[in-house]
Amino acid sequence: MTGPYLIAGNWKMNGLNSSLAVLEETARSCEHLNEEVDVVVFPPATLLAVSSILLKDTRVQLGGQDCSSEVSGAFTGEISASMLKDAGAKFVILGHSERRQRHAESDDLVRRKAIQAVQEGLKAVICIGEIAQEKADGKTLAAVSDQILYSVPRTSAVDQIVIAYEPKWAIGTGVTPTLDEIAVVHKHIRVELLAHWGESGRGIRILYGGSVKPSNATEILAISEVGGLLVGGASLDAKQFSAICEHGRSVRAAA
Ligand SMILES: O=C(CO)COP(=O)(O)O
Repeated sequence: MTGPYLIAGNWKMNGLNSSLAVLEETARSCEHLNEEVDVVVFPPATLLAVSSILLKDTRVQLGGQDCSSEVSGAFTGEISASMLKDAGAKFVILGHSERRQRHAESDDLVRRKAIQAVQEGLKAVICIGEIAQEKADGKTLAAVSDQILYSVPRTSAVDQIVIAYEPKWAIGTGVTPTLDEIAVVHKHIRVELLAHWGESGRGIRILYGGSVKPSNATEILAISEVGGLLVGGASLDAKQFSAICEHGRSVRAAA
């Protein structure tokens, strides 16, 4: 797809005030990027507000790693979409496989969270992807279709929806699908988006995530329906993350 790549760094449950230097270095290294790449980092919620001051007037945008499906009220420990926005977030990750698995988040809950996020003007990065058993059973495409059907709200605000394809078995393992496998799944996701949204489904960005490193970023980004990357471990290292962003710039510039 055309338009800038979205290179996203999910810090997961990592990051203290002492880690803000990583953000500053990332912002410095991304200064030269222009319309080829959009960069967003998802630090823990505790660092959002201070990060937003730090990243003001830089190329690096911010996102939260989750939000509540509720607007406000007696939901101890939860963070609403409006709180994320208030702290400086423009994006939010929803339905990450770690939350689907460890916190038993259902497709329906993810969909309701995404509705809140979109209503607050955030871009919802909705994660989908098969688990190892589904892959072994040849059910990857069916799993992905179901997640699109049940966890992505049918909003007309397609520019606020981003899909991240992250096969669970590829996360943090150093193992990735083959380039052909990524291409097949991304193409399938596009077909599903077109089926549900019509032509406007073409504008929904589809990211790949799972063991992305500087060494494999270029070849993954070159796959036609890959609109960016969701990076975990490598985003904690400013040099690796900015190298991935730089690969995005080169691939786009060469296209
Ligand atoms: O889960 C991920 C990003 O959301 C991917 O994590 P890794 O890049 O560490 O495999």
